[in-house]
Amino acid sequence: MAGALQAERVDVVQGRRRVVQGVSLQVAPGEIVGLLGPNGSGKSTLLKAMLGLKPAAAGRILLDGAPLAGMDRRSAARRIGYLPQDAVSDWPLKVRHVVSLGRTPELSPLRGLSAADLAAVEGAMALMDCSHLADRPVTALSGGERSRVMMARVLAGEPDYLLLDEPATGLDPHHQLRLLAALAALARPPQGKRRGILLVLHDLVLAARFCDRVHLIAEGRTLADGPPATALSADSIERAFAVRPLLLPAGGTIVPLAWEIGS
Ligand SMILES: Nc1ncnc2c1ncn2[C@@H]1O[C@H](COP(=O)(O)OP(=O)(O)OP(=O)(O)O)[C@@H](O)[C@H]1O
Repeated sequence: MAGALQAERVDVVQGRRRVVQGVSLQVAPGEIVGLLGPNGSGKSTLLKAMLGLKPAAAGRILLDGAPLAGMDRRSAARRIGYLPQDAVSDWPLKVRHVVSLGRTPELSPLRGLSAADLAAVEGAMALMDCSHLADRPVTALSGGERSRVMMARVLAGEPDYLLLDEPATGLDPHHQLRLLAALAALARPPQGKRRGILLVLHDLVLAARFCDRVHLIAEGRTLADGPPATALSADSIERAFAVRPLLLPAGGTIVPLAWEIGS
């Protein structure tokens, strides 16, 4: 499909195990797709396959209809931004420097930061609420602050597609909402380029509220794919996670209050 990043019937093998099996998934510009599933279900492995960081043992990855495998790594990296799970920087670099590294695929080795690079870096820091941290060493930040900096680094690259592995984990409720609202604005800006966002989330309520589609996997296989209202039914949640929602009637509707252990 032109204008999408797609996994087509993808298998990935880790050691001797097929940890992703026959998964087909796509994200198009303008969409936020949530990849959900229990621990060890293959979410991170699938993201890595969609970036070309892990080979697909079967199936293929297509970027705008062309196989990713045949593409130059640098141009693919320019188009697909990636936030790994537990992204960290071990060097005591200043926050602004770390975020500017997100422009790396745009920079030639001999060129400094252009006005456009600087604007992208400052814009990304503002979106992730880390402008006030710009001159601090990244190693001296709290866990949530560091996560926001690593997210800003991805945004600074202005990629067409963003693959984000648990970007909301470790953020306080304010910054979780701010992150998801920023992603929604990046996916569908009032004007300018639309972006496709695929993100791993463990928070079902955030997924239901912000994702256009949810792809639910368990043991490496697809359980559901569709709008949150159908993909996150109480039945599919129980099948995937073995929990049931505790429902609370509120203002004429019913909202999940908490989860209890299911079968
Ligand atoms: N390098 C590796 N070598 C062997 N097995 C691996 C490797 N990396 C991951 N696995 C296994 O592959 C399976 C899928 O792992 P993956 O990291 O994709 O899960 P996940 O859905 O992202 O989990 P989580 O929610 O805990 O982050 C797990 O059973 C894991 O133990």
